[in-house]
Amino acid sequence: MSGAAPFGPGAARTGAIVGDGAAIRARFGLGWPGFRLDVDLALPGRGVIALFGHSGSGKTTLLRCLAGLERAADGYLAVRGELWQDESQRLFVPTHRRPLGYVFQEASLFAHLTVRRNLEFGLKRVPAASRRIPLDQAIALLGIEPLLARLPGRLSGGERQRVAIARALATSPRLLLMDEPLAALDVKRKQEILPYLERLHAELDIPVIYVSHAPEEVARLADHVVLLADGRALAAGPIGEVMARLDLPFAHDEDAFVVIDARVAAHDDAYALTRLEFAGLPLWVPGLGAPVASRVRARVLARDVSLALSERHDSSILNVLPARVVSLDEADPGRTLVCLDVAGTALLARITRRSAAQLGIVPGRDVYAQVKGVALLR
Ligand SMILES: Nc1ncnc2c1ncn2[C@@H]1O[C@H](COP(=O)(O)OP(=O)(O)OP(=O)(O)O)[C@@H](O)[C@H]1O
Repeated sequence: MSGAAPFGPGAARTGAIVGDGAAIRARFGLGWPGFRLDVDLALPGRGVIALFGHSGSGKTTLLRCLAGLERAADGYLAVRGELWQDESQRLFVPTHRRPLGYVFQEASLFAHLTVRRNLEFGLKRVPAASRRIPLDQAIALLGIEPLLARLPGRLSGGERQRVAIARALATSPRLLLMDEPLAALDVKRKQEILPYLERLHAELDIPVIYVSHAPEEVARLADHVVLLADGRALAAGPIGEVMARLDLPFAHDEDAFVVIDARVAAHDDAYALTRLEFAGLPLWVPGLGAPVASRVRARVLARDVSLALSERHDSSILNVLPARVVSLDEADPGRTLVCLDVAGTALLARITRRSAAQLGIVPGRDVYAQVKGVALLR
């Protein structure tokens, strides 16, 4: 996160283990007239890390620094123990020698080569010994077997993007950078491609840095969020925590939500319901096909959570969770935004200011959160 502890003495060269060997450490300062990127990040070395922020906040510039396409004069970058840049030692691994995949908004495939040839072309620069993801696995993961003989001109936008992602994966990157890979697609194509991205997440141990300004994509895919504004990291952390912070813009969005990682605990076939569990608490959702013990991700909108002082048993609301009020935001004259702690998981509730006053909602108060709706994301 921004402002993380300084790096230790960087005596290591490329390939040497630096730091804890599991994380990504990135520090870049660079600018142009009117813009300066200044970040110092400690990111997890696995899962999907979303770079989120308004247009012009510096997301692409940060991605380009990670790729080595921009060189910050004081830059430092270690990816899971491998040093890619350390200007204190004048160390800078050029882009073509970094084991990374880069997927852009629009797939740049060679128009005169079939999909298979495009994939094979991407592999040329990777020595056989470094190929950890067989081409066939990349093809299967993205479901592009039926497209292999086609020319890119005969693919839909979503198919082209799947080919571009498979091409990046087949190079066995140690880091996958994705710059708004779904931005050029319409809603239907986006929906088609998201499950493939989720599969990558579930099946490959490659950290993905994913630029997006679509909260729904971030909610579905990201484990960790870095919120950028004016070239600085305003916040960074697990998605469940960052989305619930009242000092950040997310929580003030009309569609503000939190993300809860849960586990399928049981199915109630008689009522077509499924009981999820998170932090030892039950969360009932409409019956799911997912097997017991599988992991799911749920989204709860702030406006779908109301508060009560007692555990009501005369209500139709299925999910009533014991919670403690952490903080309030009363900037809106009519509505109060409440951040709650539910057994260690953050939840947001948006209630009227009148209700907040009548119930005496103050930080530290024990309440019951009535959750009217839960959407499953994966
Ligand atoms: N090579 C460059 N020379 C000068 N200014 C640049 C250069 N590249 C980017 N900028 C400026 O730096 C700022 C950050 O750009 P960047 O593309 O990183 O933002 P972003 O958050 O990715 O935006 P978007 O969501 O619109 O893609 C912008 O003001 C942009 O105009």
